[in-house]
Formats: sequence, structure tokens, C-alpha cells
Amino acid sequence: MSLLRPPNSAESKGQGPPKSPPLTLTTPAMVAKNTPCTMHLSILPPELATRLFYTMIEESGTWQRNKWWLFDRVVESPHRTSFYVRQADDDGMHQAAQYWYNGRPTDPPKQFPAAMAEACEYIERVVNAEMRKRSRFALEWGEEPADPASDAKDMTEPVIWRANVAASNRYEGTQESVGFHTDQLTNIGPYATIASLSLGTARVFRLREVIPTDERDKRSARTYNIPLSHNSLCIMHASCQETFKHCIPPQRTIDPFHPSFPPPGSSPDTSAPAFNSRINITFRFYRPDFHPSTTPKCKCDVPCILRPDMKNRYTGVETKYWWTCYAGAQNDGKGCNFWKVMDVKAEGRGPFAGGIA
Ligand SMILES: O=C(O)CCC(=O)C(=O)O
Ligand SMILES: [Fe+2]
Repeated sequence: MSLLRPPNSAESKGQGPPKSPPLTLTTPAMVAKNTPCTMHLSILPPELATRLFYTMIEESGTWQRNKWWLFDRVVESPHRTSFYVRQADDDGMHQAAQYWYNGRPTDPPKQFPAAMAEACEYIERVVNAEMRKRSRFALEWGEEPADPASDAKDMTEPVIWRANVAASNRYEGTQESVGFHTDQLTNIGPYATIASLSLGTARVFRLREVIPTDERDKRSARTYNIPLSHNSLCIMHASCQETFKHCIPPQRTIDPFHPSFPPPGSSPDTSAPAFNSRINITFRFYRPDFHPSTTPKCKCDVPCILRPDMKNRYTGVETKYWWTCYAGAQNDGKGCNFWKVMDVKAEGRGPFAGGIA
């Protein structure tokens, strides 16, 4: 008599623990309480935020939609994206590196535009201050990155995170989006910290936990919606990529963004146009011990990608990670099925915050 059961009862669905409805997190306190993220409002001086928005709108003219093979067809990302490296100031890390994306070698990346480099200094300060408040996971990077002084002169505390690369995304209108995913850990390593700056039209950032297999009958995942406004920073802290997926869903409506001044170079009587565009910049720390030259290659001779074992993550002392073939994303959907468990000692990774290896 299923017709007589209450529509949302566990019994009517046939399985699983009760589900909680999606929760919208509108304040920094709510974000910190419910997710492995923190939200920081009005992060940049307003003039810099608007100037950077205009810079990135201009830059985005050349950005591409990512394409890859999924099973037997090519799919195209419903938004545009690009990759930047910070001026190679230290160890030549970027000069020598061959960058790959979705299983294909990419052109040498562009350098941070001036306004992005300026913004990055504010963001590094906030990220380092936040990280110092949190306890660290054993597999996080355990040493000060090389030459912190050049970018953080007035920091009195040690620098534990540096943004040496950034990926940027542009979402136009209500329908451009990115589906649920976790960020590849190939070069940022386990328990990475990712700092995500939002500019322009506010969009919802959605998070959902991946419940480990052995907890599925005890609890179910909840969806969290975080509206990210112009000039806000969302930090995905260590463990976010191991435990949660994230996406930018399409929306029914958005509010146009009205910049506080017209584009640089416009005539004095021009008023600022309105935009339906959101720009996102995710600042990342490519770890020296996960330098592209150290990425294992699969039998297709393409660098593997590194992913956590999200579903069985509590089976060992530490989360397990896999190196897997990614060639199939480009090669007509055909990869070599190569995989191996990451072995930090055998691969010579570290130093780690937990002092392993
Ligand atoms: O646009 C965003 O806020 C998220 C972008 C993202 O998830 C990514 O670039 O990996
Ligand atoms: Fe992401």
C-alpha cells in the first residue's frame, strides 16, 4: 500500500536514512559550521575588485570551453576557463613544467595579470591566517614554500600556503555552470587548500558530502547552497576535496552586477554597464613535491591524475589516493585502465605537516 505512505518517509523510498532538505548558508558563521569551507566578504579593496573584474572580462575573450570524452561522446564544459601561473620568481618551477589538462598537453600558461597578482597578496594573507587557526592533516605540505618573503613582506607568522597558479572561470547568464566534481589533486597534493575569489554577478556555490560506503545506512548527504557575492572569497580547506563535491548549478534567475565605475579608458561621461557575468579565480598552491615532472605516467604515456578514494576513505589510517589513467578523456574515450595506489614513501613525497616520510 505504498500510496498511503507519507511521501518522504524512508520506507516510501525503500531504503536509507532520512534525508535533510538543502540548506542555504548565507553567513560566514553558517558556512564554517556546516562545511569544510570558510567565506570571507569584501576581501579586496573595492576599487581593486572592480578593476580585476574588468581585467578578467577582457582576458576571457580568449578562454576556451574544455572538451573531453565521456564514455562514447565528446562533452563540452558549459562555461569558459583558463589557467595562469604566477611570475616564476623562485625555483623555475613553471618554466620547466609541461602542463597537461584533461589528458592533453596545453600551451604554456599565461602569467598573472597585474591586478590578479595584486589581489593574490591580499588573498595569501587571509588564507595563511585561516590555516594557522586550523589543525593540520598529516599529509598537508609541511614546509614553508620557497622564498615567501617576495610576496608577503609584512607577514609576521610563517607562510604555509602560497598561490603559485590560478584557474579562472567565466559564467555568462543563468545557464552557464559546472557540474559536481572534486578538483584533481595531481599537483596540489592531498588535503589541498584552494582559495576561490568571486567577482561580478552572484551565483550559488553548491556542496555535497560523499558519504563513505560503510556509513551509508546511518546518514545521508545534505546539499549546501552558498551564494557567493562580488568580492567574496570562499576557501575550500584541507579535506574538502576528500569529502565533498562542489558545483555551480544553473539558476532560474540572477541579479545583474553593476560595477561602481565604468571600464578603464572609457570617456568621463560613460556610465558603468550592467553585467550578467560571474568571474571566478581559484588560487592554488602547486606543491614542490607534486611537481608535474613527478607525476606517474600510465601505459598511454600520459600523466595520471590523483584522486582520493572518497567512498572508502576511513578504511586505513590515512585517506587512500589513486593515480589513474586520464588519457581516455582525449583519446576517443579509450584509456588503458592503469591505476595504482599512491605510496608517499616510495614516491619520495613530502615533507608533510604530520612529519611522515
Ligand atoms: O566557479 C567556482 O566557484 C568553482 C570553480 C571550480 O570548481 C573549479 O574551477 O574547479
Ligand atoms: Fe572545482
